[in-house]
Amino acid sequence: MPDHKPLLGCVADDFTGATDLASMLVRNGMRAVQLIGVPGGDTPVPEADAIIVALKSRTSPVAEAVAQSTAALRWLREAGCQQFFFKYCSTFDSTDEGNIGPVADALLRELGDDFALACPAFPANGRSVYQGHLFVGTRLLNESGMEHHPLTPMRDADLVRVLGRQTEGKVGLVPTARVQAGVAAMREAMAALRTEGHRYAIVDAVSDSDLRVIGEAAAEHRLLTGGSGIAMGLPENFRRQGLLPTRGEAGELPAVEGPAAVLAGSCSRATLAQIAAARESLEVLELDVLATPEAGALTQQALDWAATRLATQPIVIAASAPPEKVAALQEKLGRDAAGALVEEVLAGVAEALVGRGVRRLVVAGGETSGAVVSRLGVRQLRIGAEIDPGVPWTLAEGHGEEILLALKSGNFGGRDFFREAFRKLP
Ligand SMILES: Nc1ncnc2c1ncn2[C@@H]1O[C@H](COP(=O)(O)OP(=O)(O)OP(=O)(O)O)[C@@H](O)[C@H]1O
Ligand SMILES: O=C(O)[C@@H](O)C(=O)CO
Repeated sequence: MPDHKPLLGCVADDFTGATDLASMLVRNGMRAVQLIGVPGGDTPVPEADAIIVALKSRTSPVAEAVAQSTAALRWLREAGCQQFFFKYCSTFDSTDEGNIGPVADALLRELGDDFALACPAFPANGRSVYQGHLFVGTRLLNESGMEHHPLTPMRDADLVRVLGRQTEGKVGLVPTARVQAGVAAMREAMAALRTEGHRYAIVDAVSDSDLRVIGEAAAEHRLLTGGSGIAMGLPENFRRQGLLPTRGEAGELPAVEGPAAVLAGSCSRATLAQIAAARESLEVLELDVLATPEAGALTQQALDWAATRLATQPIVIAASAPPEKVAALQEKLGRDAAGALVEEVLAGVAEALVGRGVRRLVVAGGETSGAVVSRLGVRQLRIGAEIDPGVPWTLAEGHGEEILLALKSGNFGGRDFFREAFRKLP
């Protein structure tokens, strides 16, 4: 057993989500380390207060997502963690089959527990939950652009219903009024739902103060499920118990020299706008995947284009496309094959760019980040300062070379994110 024990063990269903959560914990005074993939039995337990295992399980077959998540949880328990967190997307990305419901069910079973809250709210990034309905900015989830997501189109904003379709457990609601009545009222509301036989409580949250109430009310929960927002209040629970010293924000990373690049595979509205903005100040290549649906040719095209530009300035290579183009490619190849083709191309480009000396890399999109980080053979990420809420610079460890990576969730970041990222390098 390790002589230092982590407190919080987290399983994230994608890589950008994992850095988002790690960043939230770091900002609130926990030392956090992100591990890539299910750790093996011989993986040393990092010296950290929180460990986040990043999986690429959001869109994998249900059985695979359940098996990997359960294996990650077992490792985290063995490492000594006391409380557990299942991190999914702040836009609740999933399908009627899963994977949020089945994975949460399996984690509860593994912990011998029968109740967990579910809350994807992240007001700093415009995600709020009101009367169980998820809003992105001022729009309901199903009118936010997420209804066009290439892999997990979200066509229902009622999370009680959405989660209800993914689990045989009963799903209830803790509404805003209960949350805003404070920690004791919220605990009562959750206890009542549990007594009535509910397995999950969707919890409303529209502000950071709601998130802190939720964090405190769940201090004794073995498992929390949600976006990074509800992790905001967790470090304080451990401090209150005397288990966590008061620390300032952690997160100093070394400067790393070398050419810089952005690889974008997210087709979210935010990423599409960021690519458009990047055209004003950076060199941008937009791959036409529909015209050339062939991985080798697209990769070569990107590398030829990059060759003459890389030495002088940050470059942006994007496969991202608006909904009608995504739909056309999916019609041609099938949904999963279309996604896999683009991921293969961007992972191949990343590998070749790093081979050519790139050491500062921004990747847009969770699935895309999963493909890139896995191809680079990165095992662990140290978390640095945030560029925008939920998107920190990180230092990739285990690759051999030091590489700075920023894994941007599709919908996160301001319009000028790509330029800002290189202005805010460690
Ligand atoms: N032109 C395209 N046509 C079809 N699919 C595409 C195209 N470009 C990218 N994709 C696929 O769309 C998916 C986008 O998912 P990804 O998780 O990377 O972004 P996101 O969902 O916006 O980000 P996040 O998960 O961080 O919110 C990937 O599988 C990617 O390969
Ligand atoms: O919660 C979010 O929106 C992000 O951390 C994420 O999971 C994107 O894939």
